[in-house]
Amino acid sequence: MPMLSDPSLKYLTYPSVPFSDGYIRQWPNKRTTTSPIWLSTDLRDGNQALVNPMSNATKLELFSLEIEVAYPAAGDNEFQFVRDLIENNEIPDDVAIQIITPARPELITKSIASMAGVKHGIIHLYNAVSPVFREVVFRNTKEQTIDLTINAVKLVKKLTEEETARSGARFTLNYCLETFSQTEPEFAVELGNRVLMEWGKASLEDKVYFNLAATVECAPSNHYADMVEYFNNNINQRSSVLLSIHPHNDRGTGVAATELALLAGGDRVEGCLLGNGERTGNVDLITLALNLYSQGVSPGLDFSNLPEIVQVVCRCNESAVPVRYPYAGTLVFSAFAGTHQDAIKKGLDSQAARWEKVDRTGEGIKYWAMPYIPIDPKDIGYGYENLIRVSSQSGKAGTAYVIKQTLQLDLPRRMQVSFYGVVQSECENSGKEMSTALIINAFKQKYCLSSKPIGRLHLQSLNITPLSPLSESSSLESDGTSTPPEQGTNLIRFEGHISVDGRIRKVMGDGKGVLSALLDALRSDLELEINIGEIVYQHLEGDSTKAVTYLEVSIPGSPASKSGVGSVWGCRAIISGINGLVGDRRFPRPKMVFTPRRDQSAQRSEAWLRDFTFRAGHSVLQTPEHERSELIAASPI
Ligand SMILES: CC(=O)SCCNC(=O)CCNC(=O)[C@H](O)C(C)(C)COP(=O)(O)OP(=O)(O)OC[C@H]1O[C@@H](n2cnc3c(N)ncnc32)[C@H](O)[C@@H]1OP(=O)(O)O
Ligand SMILES: CC(C)C(=O)C(=O)O
Repeated sequence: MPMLSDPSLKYLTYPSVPFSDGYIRQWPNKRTTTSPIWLSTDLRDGNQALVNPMSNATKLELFSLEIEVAYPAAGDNEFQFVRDLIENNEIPDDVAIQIITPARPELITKSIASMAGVKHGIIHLYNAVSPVFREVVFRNTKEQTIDLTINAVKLVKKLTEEETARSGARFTLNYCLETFSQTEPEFAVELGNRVLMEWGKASLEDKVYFNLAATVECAPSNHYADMVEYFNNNINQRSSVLLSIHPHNDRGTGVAATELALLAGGDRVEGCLLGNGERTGNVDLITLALNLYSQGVSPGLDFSNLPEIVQVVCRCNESAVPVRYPYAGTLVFSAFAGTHQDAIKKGLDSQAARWEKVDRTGEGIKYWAMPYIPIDPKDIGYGYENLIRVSSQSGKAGTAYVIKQTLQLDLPRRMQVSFYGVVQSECENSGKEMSTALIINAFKQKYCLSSKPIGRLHLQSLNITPLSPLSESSSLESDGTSTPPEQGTNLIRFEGHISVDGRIRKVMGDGKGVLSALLDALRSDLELEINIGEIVYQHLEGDSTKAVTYLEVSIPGSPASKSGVGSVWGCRAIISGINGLVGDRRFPRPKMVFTPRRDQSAQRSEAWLRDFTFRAGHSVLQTPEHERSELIAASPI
């Protein structure tokens, strides 16, 4: 049958809550500033909904997290589970276990028998009270419903008092108005007041709990909040009463309903981890707790190891968590979309600066303010490694983030744009995400970052000799990763071996600065005329002596340029950029002459390669040949 054009002919709307005229609802103006009392019903409401209910051993695995433990009248296993908990002293002193029973005398008797010897037990007594249940399931009038309830409360009172006399056990009554949210509000209050009267001993220290169940979620969350506020306002002895909220998720708004119901007077929440439970499940305690946490309210529950908790819960429930599930899904802390990634990358950078300032000055707090990421994944056991995942929907910022996270390289904007083009076309061709490993590999390929030759040119070794004393601010470290001596102030000699299309060339050149000297060597020995554009130096994090150079190279007369990246005072960056130029057919291939034009330079290079002497100012750093070669070879950038 198709959907109806007028569904009002089939589905009745929810009734209004009878607040008096002019009544101003309190809950919309409130804020939750403390955590509720939590009752996990995974072992009962969660368990009763499983295709294969848990074995007692599995229940025990979850028990460390739980407290509503069973429906003891359901069968021997359930009964025995409660007995085992009590007899084997599995229940910590500060934990009250709750069991549930329907309002049927023989089942109440069996259920309370299961609790013999408990320290603190909560008897959860339930019967459905809404019109449709009264009429269809019980065929009871309102009065008969009250009688059924009161008789059950009487029996619970009698049996628990007998057990208290026997063992000293303490009992709390949790009376559940099953289907409360579909019940006439005045009738719910009347029933609640009759229960209070019958129990007769509710006090500030020993409260009676009322479970206001949204057994089936049938209306918007504001209606449930109104229902709870009405009950909260009208139930007698409010200070001796605790309101327990038990929402289900049929409309997909169980979390919202709970949050509003807490504003409306709820004190306690009954739910399941990851929202297991009948049909669409009970409200999810993890989402609720972490929603509170994200507002700066401690939930009193520790989910620092959420991935592990998710694994245990899924194993015990034989279920899986959707990838988009709040907090617990595998994709909830990942951004694929370019503009999201850009915002997250900027957010991380600006937050790092803000937090560093707090550390430095001792002023302010390290608050979390991150575009698209409501809580710090690290607080609940995740890292940042999956924050950004790259697909054809990603942009330059996302790719740059992956490079920075993995290689510590903070690419200049123009290089981000240029490398992003590589990633974008790769993703579009494959139609798939590009993993970090693939991105790094593509980056190394594009910029020839390898100790082995990738491009047509490869810097095999080099020797730098200052021909005039170095200025104060310049330094030459033996591994060549420091910032190059200031361009234009020092006369430098560059001598090195460059493999060109697999053949080793010895080159030598002089210039004011290392890069100028290398350009001179390329010009004079390889007939390769190169211009350098924008240059950016970056010290690598955690090691101020290590620097990397980004630069742009072009062929004189051609407007197009290529980016290069590398260390060794920028020499590798020049070779990296040149490989981009000479390897790309769109550019005119520069003329390369492979015969050294200066024979003496070859002899000098051989001599330098023998003793590898670095002269920096007046100090002489001598590095054995094999160590120096290793240093350069081990530094792919
Ligand atoms: C909303 C909830 O989640 S409530 C919890 C639900 N959980 C479960 O049902 C799991 C455990 N249940 C069981 O193992 C079984 O249902 C048992 C052992 C408790 C009872 O089994 P049975 O005696 O065969 O009864 P059955 O399961 O068919 O229940 C239907 C009967 O219970 C009555 N009933 C249902 N709820 C209640 C209640 N809260 N109080 C009193 N009677 C109730 C029904 O009216 C019906 O009575 P009828 O047979 O006179 O028409
Ligand atoms: C019986 C109550 C507690 C229940 O599980 C529900 O209403 O969903």
